[in-house]
Amino acid sequence: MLAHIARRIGHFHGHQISSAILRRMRASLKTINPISLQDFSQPNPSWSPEMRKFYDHYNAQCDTDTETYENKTGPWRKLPSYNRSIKHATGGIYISKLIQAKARLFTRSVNEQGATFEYVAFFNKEEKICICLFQPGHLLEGAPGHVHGGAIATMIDTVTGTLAGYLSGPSVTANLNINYRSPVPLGSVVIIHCALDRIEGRKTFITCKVTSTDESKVYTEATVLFVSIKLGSLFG
Ligand SMILES: CCCCCCCCCCCCCCCC(=O)SCCNC(=O)CCNC(=O)[C@H](O)C(C)(C)COP(=O)(O)OP(=O)(O)OC[C@H]1O[C@@H](n2cnc3c(N)ncnc32)[C@H](O)[C@@H]1OP(=O)(O)O
Repeated sequence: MLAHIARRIGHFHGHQISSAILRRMRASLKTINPISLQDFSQPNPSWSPEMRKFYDHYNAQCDTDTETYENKTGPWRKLPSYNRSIKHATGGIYISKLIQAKARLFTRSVNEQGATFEYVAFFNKEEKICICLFQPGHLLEGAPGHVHGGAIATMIDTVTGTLAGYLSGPSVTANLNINYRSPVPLGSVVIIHCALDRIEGRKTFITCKVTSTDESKVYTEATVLFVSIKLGSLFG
């Protein structure tokens, strides 16, 4: 078990974490609080039939069965979603000595199912793209009956940030440019399509489009710049 954890904290999406951070993380493994990993992107009763239909569609094309973990041959990988990203890297353990223990990933911080951000993302390594099925809940209202622009920006940042992380390792958003084309109805299901535009040194440029599930309607378009960082810079 400890060997597994040590392997996981040594890498971030396949990128090496600095040895100083690793030493501090390993030292604090002595005082860890194990927390069971809950994948918040698994289907739940708040998901509409449409959300479930598209989840099944992409899940059937995944390279690994999400329940049995058997290898398959599909092009997609379903990305798990935890309420603390550091738990992802450490296999379910967060390091309370290093980082504020009560911190939670913004999009996974409300427990009521269906109230805020219901989403699941799939990554296609070959094509360097990510898609996300997003069902915005009633607590995300902006214009009456429609989703707040900040909530849409949050989801775009989250999914493009996830793609940047998988492609370039630890990165932060440096620039997020959004055009809101049409209001998104609360409770609808939309698809967030993200694709790598280019990588220039530390800079990863991602394009993003939010559409209806049949892709006939474009709700939002965005371009996002991520800059790679040393993970240690976040910890001072
Ligand atoms: C641990 C385990 C995780 C596990 C898995 C997690 C999964 C869970 C998924 C959740 C996913 C959430 C994703 C949220 C992601 C955020 O929301 S991050 C939070 C918001 N962003 C921030 O707080 C960033 C604040 N800004 C900064 O820290 C610094 O300004 C930056 C961006 C690191 C750049 O500073 P720097 O390192 O000193 O670099 P600098 O030399 O200034 O710039 C580097 C290059 O970028 C360019 N650049 C920098 N800023 C800009 C800009 N605004 N516009 C244009 N160009 C720029 C520079 O011109 C330069 O270009 P070149 O000269 O190389 O051509």
